[in-house]
Amino acid sequence: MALCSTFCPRVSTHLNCKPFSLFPIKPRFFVSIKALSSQTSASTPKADDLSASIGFLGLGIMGSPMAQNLIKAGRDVTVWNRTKSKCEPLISLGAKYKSTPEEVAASCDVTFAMLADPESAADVACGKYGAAKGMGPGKGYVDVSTVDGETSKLICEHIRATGAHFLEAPVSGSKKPAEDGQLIFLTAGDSVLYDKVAPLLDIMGKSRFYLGEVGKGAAMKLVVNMVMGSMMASFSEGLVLSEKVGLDPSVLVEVISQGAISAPMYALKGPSMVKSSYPTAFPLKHQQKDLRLALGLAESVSQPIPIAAASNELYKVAKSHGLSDQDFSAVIEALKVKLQHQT
Ligand SMILES: NC(=O)C1=CN([C@@H]2O[C@H](COP(=O)(O)OP(=O)(O)OC[C@H]3O[C@@H](n4cnc5c(N)ncnc54)[C@H](OP(=O)(O)O)[C@@H]3O)[C@@H](O)[C@H]2O)C=CC1
Ligand SMILES: O=CCCC(=O)O
Repeated sequence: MALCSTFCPRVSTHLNCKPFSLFPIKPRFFVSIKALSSQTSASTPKADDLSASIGFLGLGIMGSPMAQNLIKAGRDVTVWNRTKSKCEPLISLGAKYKSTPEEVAASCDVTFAMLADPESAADVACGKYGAAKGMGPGKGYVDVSTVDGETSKLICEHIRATGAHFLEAPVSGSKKPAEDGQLIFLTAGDSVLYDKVAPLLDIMGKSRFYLGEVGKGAAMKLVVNMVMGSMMASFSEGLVLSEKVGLDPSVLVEVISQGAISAPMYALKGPSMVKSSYPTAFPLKHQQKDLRLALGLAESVSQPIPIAAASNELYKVAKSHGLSDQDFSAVIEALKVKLQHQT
Protein backbone atom coordinates (compact mmCIF):
# COMPACT_ATOMS: atom_id res chain seq x y z
CA MET A 1 0.00 0.00 0.00
CA ALA A 2 1.46 3.35 -1.03
CA LEU A 3 2.11 5.73 1.80
CA CYS A 4 1.09 9.36 1.54
CA SER A 5 1.72 12.07 4.07
CA THR A 6 0.01 15.32 4.80
CA PHE A 7 0.23 18.11 7.31
CA CYS A 8 -2.48 19.94 9.17
CA PRO A 9 -1.48 22.85 11.42
CA ARG A 10 -4.04 22.03 14.14
CA VAL A 11 -3.40 18.34 14.45
CA SER A 12 -0.50 16.05 13.80
CA THR A 13 -1.37 13.58 11.12
CA HIS A 14 -0.11 10.37 9.68
CA LEU A 15 -2.10 9.42 6.68
CA ASN A 16 -1.88 6.34 4.57
CA CYS A 17 -3.91 5.48 1.53
CA LYS A 18 -7.25 3.90 1.88
CA PRO A 19 -7.75 0.21 2.49
CA PHE A 20 -11.34 -0.73 1.62
CA SER A 21 -12.37 -2.80 4.58
CA LEU A 22 -15.44 -3.36 6.69
CA PHE A 23 -13.22 -3.47 9.74
CA PRO A 24 -10.49 -0.85 9.58
CA ILE A 25 -7.92 -2.07 12.07
CA LYS A 26 -6.12 1.17 12.76
CA PRO A 27 -7.14 4.79 12.50
CA ARG A 28 -5.52 6.33 9.47
CA PHE A 29 -5.33 9.62 11.12
CA PHE A 30 -3.84 10.23 14.53
CA VAL A 31 -5.13 13.33 16.21
CA SER A 32 -3.35 15.01 19.11
CA ILE A 33 -5.29 14.73 22.36
CA LYS A 34 -5.16 18.54 22.75
CA ALA A 35 -7.27 18.93 19.64
CA LEU A 36 -10.09 16.88 21.12
CA SER A 37 -12.61 18.22 23.61
CA SER A 38 -13.09 16.07 26.70
CA GLN A 39 -16.31 14.11 26.63
CA THR A 40 -17.53 10.95 28.25
CA SER A 41 -18.33 7.95 26.10
CA ALA A 42 -21.57 7.30 28.00
CA SER A 43 -24.66 7.11 25.78
CA THR A 44 -22.70 7.73 22.60
CA PRO A 45 -24.10 6.54 19.33
CA LYS A 46 -22.99 3.16 18.12
CA ALA A 47 -21.75 3.27 14.58
CA ASP A 48 -18.57 1.30 14.69
CA ASP A 49 -20.20 -2.10 14.55
CA LEU A 50 -22.12 -3.70 11.75
CA SER A 51 -25.42 -3.69 13.64
CA ALA A 52 -25.54 0.11 13.86
CA SER A 53 -28.36 1.58 11.84
CA ILE A 54 -27.37 4.48 9.62
CA GLY A 55 -29.66 7.16 8.22
CA PHE A 56 -28.88 9.12 5.06
CA LEU A 57 -30.75 12.31 4.16
CA GLY A 58 -30.19 13.91 0.76
CA LEU A 59 -29.48 11.73 -2.26
CA GLY A 60 -28.14 14.14 -4.85
CA ILE A 61 -24.91 13.86 -6.85
CA MET A 62 -22.91 13.28 -3.66
CA GLY A 63 -25.36 11.72 -1.23
CA SER A 64 -26.39 8.87 -3.52
CA PRO A 65 -22.92 7.36 -4.07
CA MET A 66 -21.97 7.95 -0.43
CA ALA A 67 -25.05 6.09 0.80
CA GLN A 68 -24.46 3.43 -1.84
CA ASN A 69 -20.96 2.78 -0.53
CA LEU A 70 -22.32 2.29 2.99
CA ILE A 71 -24.88 -0.20 1.69
CA LYS A 72 -22.25 -2.04 -0.38
CA ALA A 73 -20.11 -2.28 2.76
CA GLY A 74 -22.92 -4.24 4.37
CA ARG A 75 -24.28 -1.47 6.58
CA ASP A 76 -27.91 -1.14 7.63
CA VAL A 77 -28.94 2.07 5.83
CA THR A 78 -32.23 3.99 5.87
CA VAL A 79 -32.68 6.75 3.29
CA TRP A 80 -34.81 9.82 2.72
CA ASN A 81 -34.79 12.40 -0.06
CA ARG A 82 -37.14 15.29 -0.83
CA THR A 83 -37.69 13.84 -4.29
CA LYS A 84 -38.62 10.30 -3.37
CA SER A 85 -37.74 8.76 -6.75
CA LYS A 86 -34.02 9.24 -5.98
CA CYS A 87 -34.42 6.73 -3.12
CA GLU A 88 -35.46 3.89 -5.46
CA PRO A 89 -31.98 2.80 -6.67
CA LEU A 90 -30.78 2.65 -3.07
CA ILE A 91 -33.86 0.74 -1.94
CA SER A 92 -33.09 -1.75 -4.73
CA LEU A 93 -29.63 -2.19 -3.21
CA GLY A 94 -31.15 -2.98 0.19
CA ALA A 95 -31.75 0.38 1.87
CA LYS A 96 -34.83 0.96 4.02
CA TYR A 97 -36.98 4.04 3.42
CA LYS A 98 -38.71 6.48 5.79
CA SER A 99 -40.90 9.32 4.69
CA THR A 100 -39.44 12.14 6.82
CA PRO A 101 -36.03 13.11 8.23
CA GLU A 102 -37.61 12.82 11.69
CA GLU A 103 -38.53 9.17 11.10
CA VAL A 104 -35.08 8.38 9.74
CA ALA A 105 -33.37 9.92 12.77
CA ALA A 106 -35.77 8.20 15.16
CA SER A 107 -35.01 4.79 13.68
CA CYS A 108 -31.23 5.16 13.29
CA ASP A 109 -28.19 5.31 15.57
CA VAL A 110 -26.36 7.79 13.36
CA THR A 111 -27.85 9.99 10.63
CA PHE A 112 -25.86 11.63 7.84
CA ALA A 113 -27.16 14.62 5.86
CA MET A 114 -25.92 15.78 2.45
CA LEU A 115 -28.04 18.79 1.47
CA ALA A 116 -27.66 21.51 -1.14
CA ASP A 117 -27.09 24.65 0.92
CA PRO A 118 -27.49 26.29 4.36
CA GLU A 119 -31.26 26.72 3.95
CA SER A 120 -31.98 23.08 3.07
CA ALA A 121 -29.48 21.76 5.63
CA ALA A 122 -31.17 23.80 8.40
CA ASP A 123 -34.66 22.87 7.25
CA VAL A 124 -33.97 19.15 7.05
CA ALA A 125 -32.30 19.20 10.48
CA CYS A 126 -34.47 21.70 12.37
CA GLY A 127 -37.71 22.04 10.40
CA LYS A 128 -41.19 20.71 11.12
CA TYR A 129 -40.46 17.05 10.39
CA GLY A 130 -36.74 17.63 10.71
CA ALA A 131 -34.16 15.18 11.97
CA ALA A 132 -33.79 16.90 15.36
CA LYS A 133 -37.34 15.82 16.18
CA GLY A 134 -36.22 12.20 15.98
CA MET A 135 -32.90 12.61 17.78
CA GLY A 136 -32.14 11.88 21.41
CA PRO A 137 -29.45 10.62 23.80
CA GLY A 138 -27.32 7.89 22.29
CA LYS A 139 -27.79 9.13 18.73
CA GLY A 140 -25.57 11.14 16.42
CA TYR A 141 -26.08 13.57 13.52
CA VAL A 142 -23.33 14.09 10.94
CA ASP A 143 -23.88 16.94 8.50
CA VAL A 144 -21.67 16.50 5.45
CA SER A 145 -23.26 19.36 3.45
CA THR A 146 -21.21 22.46 2.62
CA VAL A 147 -22.65 25.25 4.76
CA ASP A 148 -21.36 28.26 6.67
CA GLY A 149 -20.28 28.00 10.31
CA GLU A 150 -23.33 29.87 11.60
CA THR A 151 -25.73 27.38 10.02
CA SER A 152 -23.67 24.51 11.31
CA LYS A 153 -23.76 25.95 14.84
CA LEU A 154 -27.53 26.40 14.60
CA ILE A 155 -28.00 22.77 13.56
CA CYS A 156 -25.60 21.68 16.28
CA GLU A 157 -27.66 23.54 18.92
CA HIS A 158 -30.87 21.81 17.84
CA ILE A 159 -29.23 18.39 17.81
CA ARG A 160 -27.42 18.78 21.13
CA ALA A 161 -30.60 20.09 22.77
CA THR A 162 -32.04 16.59 22.33
CA GLY A 163 -29.08 14.98 24.11
CA ALA A 164 -27.59 13.69 20.86
CA HIS A 165 -24.12 14.37 19.47
CA PHE A 166 -23.25 16.49 16.44
CA LEU A 167 -20.41 16.43 13.93
CA GLU A 168 -19.99 18.68 10.90
CA ALA A 169 -18.06 16.84 8.20
CA PRO A 170 -18.10 18.60 4.82
CA VAL A 171 -16.16 16.81 2.12
CA SER A 172 -13.48 17.69 -0.37
CA GLY A 173 -13.73 15.63 -3.53
CA SER A 174 -16.45 15.44 -6.13
CA LYS A 175 -18.75 12.90 -7.81
CA LYS A 176 -16.05 10.39 -8.81
CA PRO A 177 -14.25 10.38 -5.44
CA ALA A 178 -17.69 9.95 -3.82
CA GLU A 179 -18.34 6.93 -6.05
CA ASP A 180 -14.87 5.53 -5.37
CA GLY A 181 -14.98 6.10 -1.59
CA GLN A 182 -12.11 8.59 -1.88
CA LEU A 183 -13.53 11.69 -0.20
CA ILE A 184 -11.66 13.85 2.30
CA PHE A 185 -13.69 14.62 5.44
CA LEU A 186 -13.18 17.96 7.20
CA THR A 187 -14.78 17.32 10.56
CA ALA A 188 -15.44 19.33 13.71
CA GLY A 189 -17.74 19.00 16.70
CA ASP A 190 -18.25 16.18 19.17
CA SER A 191 -15.06 14.17 19.16
CA VAL A 192 -16.81 11.21 20.72
CA LEU A 193 -19.05 11.02 17.65
CA TYR A 194 -16.03 11.51 15.37
CA ASP A 195 -14.43 8.43 16.94
CA LYS A 196 -17.63 6.43 16.57
CA VAL A 197 -18.25 7.27 12.92
CA ALA A 198 -14.61 7.01 11.84
CA PRO A 199 -15.16 3.52 10.33
CA LEU A 200 -18.09 4.89 8.32
CA LEU A 201 -16.08 7.89 7.12
CA ASP A 202 -13.39 5.42 6.08
CA ILE A 203 -15.89 3.54 3.92
CA MET A 204 -16.83 6.77 2.12
CA GLY A 205 -13.47 8.52 2.14
CA LYS A 206 -9.72 8.22 1.93
CA SER A 207 -8.84 10.59 4.75
CA ARG A 208 -10.35 12.60 7.57
CA PHE A 209 -9.32 15.66 9.52
CA TYR A 210 -10.65 16.52 12.98
CA LEU A 211 -10.37 20.30 13.30
CA GLY A 212 -11.90 21.16 16.70
CA GLU A 213 -15.06 23.04 17.56
CA VAL A 214 -18.10 23.33 15.29
CA GLY A 215 -17.47 25.88 12.54
CA LYS A 216 -13.87 24.89 11.89
CA GLY A 217 -14.80 22.13 9.41
CA ALA A 218 -17.15 24.49 7.59
CA ALA A 219 -14.48 27.19 7.49
CA MET A 220 -11.84 24.80 6.13
CA LYS A 221 -14.23 23.62 3.43
CA LEU A 222 -15.11 27.19 2.40
CA VAL A 223 -11.46 28.22 2.20
CA VAL A 224 -10.65 25.19 0.03
CA ASN A 225 -13.58 25.88 -2.30
CA MET A 226 -12.77 29.58 -2.42
CA VAL A 227 -9.33 28.68 -3.80
CA MET A 228 -10.86 26.15 -6.17
CA GLY A 229 -13.44 28.61 -7.53
CA SER A 230 -10.78 31.25 -8.18
CA MET A 231 -8.48 28.69 -9.82
CA MET A 232 -11.23 27.62 -12.18
CA ALA A 233 -12.09 31.25 -13.04
CA SER A 234 -8.43 32.01 -13.77
CA PHE A 235 -8.02 28.82 -15.83
CA SER A 236 -11.11 29.82 -17.82
CA GLU A 237 -9.61 33.23 -18.56
CA GLY A 238 -6.44 31.53 -19.77
CA LEU A 239 -8.34 29.19 -22.10
CA VAL A 240 -10.42 31.98 -23.60
CA LEU A 241 -7.48 34.35 -23.97
CA SER A 242 -5.27 31.69 -25.56
CA GLU A 243 -7.87 31.03 -28.22
CA LYS A 244 -8.44 34.74 -28.83
CA VAL A 245 -4.73 35.27 -29.58
CA GLY A 246 -4.62 32.32 -31.96
CA LEU A 247 -3.27 29.61 -29.71
CA ASP A 248 -4.74 26.13 -29.38
CA PRO A 249 -6.31 25.93 -25.90
CA SER A 250 -5.71 22.15 -25.88
CA VAL A 251 -2.01 22.88 -26.07
CA LEU A 252 -2.36 25.32 -23.16
CA VAL A 253 -3.95 22.51 -21.11
CA GLU A 254 -0.97 20.29 -21.95
CA VAL A 255 1.60 23.01 -21.17
CA ILE A 256 -0.04 23.72 -17.81
CA SER A 257 -0.16 20.02 -16.99
CA GLN A 258 3.62 19.79 -17.28
CA GLY A 259 4.54 22.83 -15.21
CA ALA A 260 4.49 24.17 -11.68
CA ILE A 261 0.80 25.13 -11.79
CA SER A 262 -0.40 21.71 -12.90
CA ALA A 263 -3.42 20.51 -10.96
CA PRO A 264 -5.62 17.42 -11.26
CA MET A 265 -8.59 19.76 -11.73
CA TYR A 266 -7.10 21.35 -14.86
CA ALA A 267 -6.16 17.99 -16.33
CA LEU A 268 -9.60 16.58 -15.55
CA LYS A 269 -11.77 19.49 -16.70
CA GLY A 270 -9.55 21.16 -19.35
CA PRO A 271 -10.15 18.78 -22.28
CA SER A 272 -13.94 18.94 -21.97
CA MET A 273 -13.90 22.72 -21.41
CA VAL A 274 -12.04 23.08 -24.71
CA LYS A 275 -14.96 21.24 -26.30
CA SER A 276 -17.50 23.45 -24.47
CA SER A 277 -18.77 20.38 -22.62
CA TYR A 278 -19.57 20.56 -18.92
CA PRO A 279 -20.91 17.23 -17.58
CA THR A 280 -22.03 18.04 -14.07
CA ALA A 281 -19.94 16.75 -11.19
CA PHE A 282 -19.98 19.88 -9.04
CA PRO A 283 -22.93 22.11 -9.97
CA LEU A 284 -21.98 25.71 -10.74
CA LYS A 285 -24.71 27.01 -8.41
CA HIS A 286 -22.99 25.24 -5.49
CA GLN A 287 -19.59 26.70 -6.37
CA GLN A 288 -21.13 30.18 -6.41
CA LYS A 289 -22.83 29.44 -3.08
CA ASP A 290 -19.46 28.47 -1.61
CA LEU A 291 -17.80 31.65 -2.87
CA ARG A 292 -20.67 33.67 -1.40
CA LEU A 293 -20.24 31.91 1.94
CA ALA A 294 -16.45 32.35 1.81
CA LEU A 295 -16.97 36.08 1.27
CA GLY A 296 -19.16 36.11 4.39
CA LEU A 297 -16.48 34.24 6.32
CA ALA A 298 -13.82 36.73 5.21
CA GLU A 299 -16.11 39.65 6.07
CA SER A 300 -16.52 38.26 9.60
CA VAL A 301 -12.80 38.75 10.21
CA SER A 302 -12.33 41.83 7.97
CA GLN A 303 -10.08 39.90 5.61
CA PRO A 304 -9.95 41.18 2.02
CA ILE A 305 -10.31 38.41 -0.59
CA PRO A 306 -10.44 40.41 -3.84
CA ILE A 307 -9.62 37.51 -6.17
CA ALA A 308 -12.44 35.40 -4.74
CA ALA A 309 -14.81 38.39 -4.88
CA ALA A 310 -14.08 38.90 -8.58
CA SER A 311 -14.49 35.17 -9.24
CA ASN A 312 -17.82 35.20 -7.46
CA GLU A 313 -19.05 37.86 -9.87
CA LEU A 314 -18.12 35.65 -12.81
CA TYR A 315 -20.08 32.70 -11.38
CA LYS A 316 -23.04 35.02 -10.83
CA VAL A 317 -22.90 36.01 -14.50
CA ALA A 318 -22.76 32.32 -15.44
CA LYS A 319 -25.83 31.66 -13.29
CA SER A 320 -27.69 34.50 -14.95
CA HIS A 321 -27.04 32.76 -18.27
CA GLY A 322 -28.82 29.61 -17.09
CA LEU A 323 -25.69 27.59 -16.26
CA SER A 324 -26.54 26.87 -12.59
CA ASP A 325 -26.95 23.13 -13.03
CA GLN A 326 -23.98 22.66 -15.37
CA ASP A 327 -20.61 21.73 -13.95
CA PHE A 328 -18.81 24.69 -12.37
CA SER A 329 -16.28 24.59 -15.23
CA ALA A 330 -19.08 26.12 -17.34
CA VAL A 331 -18.06 29.41 -15.73
CA ILE A 332 -15.88 29.84 -18.83
CA GLU A 333 -19.07 30.50 -20.80
CA ALA A 334 -19.56 33.73 -18.85
CA LEU A 335 -16.29 35.01 -20.34
CA LYS A 336 -17.33 34.02 -23.84
CA VAL A 337 -20.58 35.92 -23.43
CA LYS A 338 -18.70 39.00 -22.27
CA LEU A 339 -16.32 38.78 -25.21
CA GLN A 340 -19.23 38.53 -27.67
CA HIS A 341 -20.77 41.66 -26.19
CA GLN A 342 -17.47 43.49 -26.49
CA THR A 343 -16.94 42.71 -30.17
N1 LIG B 1 -21.07 17.78 -6.26
C1 LIG B 1 -19.87 17.96 -5.71
O1 LIG B 1 -18.83 17.80 -6.37
C2 LIG B 1 -19.72 18.33 -4.27
C3 LIG B 1 -20.74 18.92 -3.56
N2 LIG B 1 -20.53 19.26 -2.25
C4 LIG B 1 -21.58 19.86 -1.45
O2 LIG B 1 -22.44 18.80 -1.07
C5 LIG B 1 -23.78 19.26 -1.01
C6 LIG B 1 -24.64 18.43 -1.96
O3 LIG B 1 -24.09 18.57 -3.23
P1 LIG B 1 -24.63 17.73 -4.49
O4 LIG B 1 -24.97 16.36 -4.08
O5 LIG B 1 -23.66 17.98 -5.57
O6 LIG B 1 -25.94 18.55 -4.80
P2 LIG B 1 -27.30 18.14 -5.54
O7 LIG B 1 -27.85 19.43 -6.00
O8 LIG B 1 -27.06 17.05 -6.51
O9 LIG B 1 -28.20 17.55 -4.35
C7 LIG B 1 -28.74 18.40 -3.39
C8 LIG B 1 -29.56 17.59 -2.41
O10 LIG B 1 -30.21 18.51 -1.52
C9 LIG B 1 -31.61 18.27 -1.57
N3 LIG B 1 -32.35 19.51 -1.35
C10 LIG B 1 -32.19 20.69 -1.98
N4 LIG B 1 -33.04 21.60 -1.48
C11 LIG B 1 -33.76 20.98 -0.52
C12 LIG B 1 -34.78 21.41 0.37
N5 LIG B 1 -35.23 22.68 0.38
N6 LIG B 1 -35.28 20.51 1.24
C13 LIG B 1 -34.82 19.23 1.24
N7 LIG B 1 -33.85 18.76 0.44
C14 LIG B 1 -33.33 19.64 -0.44
C15 LIG B 1 -31.87 17.71 -2.94
O11 LIG B 1 -33.10 17.04 -2.96
P3 LIG B 1 -33.90 16.81 -4.35
O12 LIG B 1 -33.31 15.57 -4.95
O13 LIG B 1 -35.31 16.66 -3.96
O14 LIG B 1 -33.65 18.03 -5.20
C16 LIG B 1 -30.67 16.77 -3.06
O15 LIG B 1 -30.86 15.60 -2.31
C17 LIG B 1 -23.73 20.74 -1.34
O16 LIG B 1 -23.66 21.45 -0.14
C18 LIG B 1 -22.45 20.89 -2.14
O17 LIG B 1 -21.91 22.19 -2.05
C19 LIG B 1 -19.36 18.99 -1.60
C20 LIG B 1 -18.34 18.38 -2.26
C21 LIG B 1 -18.42 18.06 -3.66
O1 LIG C 1 -17.39 21.12 -3.04
C1 LIG C 1 -17.01 20.56 -4.06
C2 LIG C 1 -15.62 20.18 -4.21
C3 LIG C 1 -15.33 19.51 -5.50
C4 LIG C 1 -13.94 18.94 -5.47
O2 LIG C 1 -13.29 18.94 -4.41
O3 LIG C 1 -13.50 18.45 -6.53
